[in-house]
Amino acid sequence: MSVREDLRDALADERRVPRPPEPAAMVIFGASGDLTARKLVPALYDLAAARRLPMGFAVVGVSRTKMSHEQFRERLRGSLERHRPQNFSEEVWESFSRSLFYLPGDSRLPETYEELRDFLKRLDAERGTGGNRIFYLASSPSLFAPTVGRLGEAGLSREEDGSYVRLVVEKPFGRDLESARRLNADLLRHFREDQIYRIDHYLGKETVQNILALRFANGIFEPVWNQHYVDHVQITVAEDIGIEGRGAFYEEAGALRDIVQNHMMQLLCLTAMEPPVAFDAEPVRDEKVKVLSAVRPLPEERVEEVAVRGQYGRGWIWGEEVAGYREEEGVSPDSTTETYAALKLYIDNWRWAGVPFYVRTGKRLPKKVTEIAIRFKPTPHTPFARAAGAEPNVLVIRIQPEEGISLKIGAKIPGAGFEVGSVNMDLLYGTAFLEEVPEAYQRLLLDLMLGDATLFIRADEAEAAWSILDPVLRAWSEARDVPAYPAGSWGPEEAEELLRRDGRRWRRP
Ligand SMILES: NC(=O)C1=CN([C@@H]2O[C@H](COP(=O)(O)OP(=O)(O)OC[C@H]3O[C@@H](n4cnc5c(N)ncnc54)[C@H](OP(=O)(O)O)[C@@H]3O)[C@@H](O)[C@H]2O)C=CC1
Ligand SMILES: O=C1O[C@H](COP(=O)(O)O)[C@@H](O)[C@H](O)[C@H]1O
Repeated sequence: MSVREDLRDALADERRVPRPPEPAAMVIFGASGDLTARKLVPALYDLAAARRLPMGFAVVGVSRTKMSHEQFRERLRGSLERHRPQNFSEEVWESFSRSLFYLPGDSRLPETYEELRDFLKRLDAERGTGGNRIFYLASSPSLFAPTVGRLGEAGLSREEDGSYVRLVVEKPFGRDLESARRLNADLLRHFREDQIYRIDHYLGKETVQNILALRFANGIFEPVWNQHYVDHVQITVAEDIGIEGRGAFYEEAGALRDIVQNHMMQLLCLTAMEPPVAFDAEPVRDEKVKVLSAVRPLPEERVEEVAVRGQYGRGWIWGEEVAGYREEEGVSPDSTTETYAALKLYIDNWRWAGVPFYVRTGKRLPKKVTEIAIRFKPTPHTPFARAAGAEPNVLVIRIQPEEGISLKIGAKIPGAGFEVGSVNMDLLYGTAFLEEVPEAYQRLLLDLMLGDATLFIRADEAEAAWSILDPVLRAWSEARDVPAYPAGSWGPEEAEELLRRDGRRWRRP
């Protein structure tokens, strides 16, 4: 191999393996909670196993439960062993666990922050965390603003001597446009926008990022990715699980707030946006905001024409009988919270004029599947007979499971005569590359430490997503009846009708 080739390969490797993050202390508010144990600490552990954490790194957990550092570590070890026994290594844990610390405290009280400030200073001196701080809001959303207020008052949001301070905000980001605006204003009182990382774990999924690669790293899709060729788009986030013991949370949220406002709006943006000039935070987020701003406002007084909701009743999933939503723990017996939502959206811009985007999500549907299906227009004329069930081209981007891409094309059915049927060309993402696919939180936490906000939500983006849904939220808050659907079905009959009116039907993924 020539020196020139050696150099080329070394540069390519450098681009693929990002630079290591700077030393830092990550403070997690809500450290005794579910998210910390199931997602955040396992993701940090995976980064440690992959040697992606800096030498001077520490986690400081904060919540009210009284625990010592050692008890905190034992609790997290138990969770790692329980949830991912195959990934657990005693050696990695031994060194990683030494970077875990715990500080009992109420995040509403100023004294918690005095103790925290002193503790962080000690970590800088003893563990080499370098004065860099990440504050992760993983407690209940009602504590987001008060916690940020206290951080600001304690001077902990201020950056000193070339060090950074970053703030991570979990979902849900508000519960409507007004509360999201208020929350943004509360955060921006103490942190600059470029210090704030609003998280949506869908953006950490490799297959979600792959939407951009598919669209903008291939020349063949872009020319047909518009209203000249696309008949309509269907985005589905279906779950077979119910609310998994989160009744109190879900009663306040519902499908629209829990999934549509964040994950589905992100999928919509990545599918519909214009090519960004660079894969950097501002250009990517500018393009997403343009899509959200171009979504035609939904008419509050005629919401039923464009939006359908539903609530699951008793039914069968994978051969097992399951309870209805109103029978779940923490749910009111006359609850009107939606566990299913479907919308018809238009993006009024040059590329998408007149193309409907149908989006749907639901709990207790027949299977877990997230996909984006681009349905192309039929050919203007066909000289062949079409077999029953033959369809125009459909490009399906499968986000999960069986991650990959499938293109439905017309092909001659073997034999005498000339009849055309539909066949699928499938690419399975998992078999195409040898690399292990990182968990969404692993990717996002690494980007956060590297200061790359491309896969995080900007303030105006969160508000633009809420402003699309606000009319539906208002209309649904007044309606008394929610159409029921049996668990294990594809949702209420009204959702079928939404597409039937347009001469279309939902896919059965
Ligand atoms: N769990 C998940 O899979 C996901 C969660 N999220 C979001 O993450 C956040 C946390 O969710 P989750 O972990 O499930 O919630 P939990 O109810 O499991 O945890 C809440 C945490 O907040 C702490 N807490 C509550 N009040 C205070 C207080 N006054 N001061 C300090 N700590 C307090 C609790 O600890 P203590 O009682 O000891 O004080 C606990 O550690 C929420 O915003 C949620 O929407 C987002 C995506 C997925
Ligand atoms: O944010 C949430 O997402 C999960 C679904 O995430 P996925 O990665 O499993 O697709 C959903 O179950 C939960 O209700 C919601 O809060």
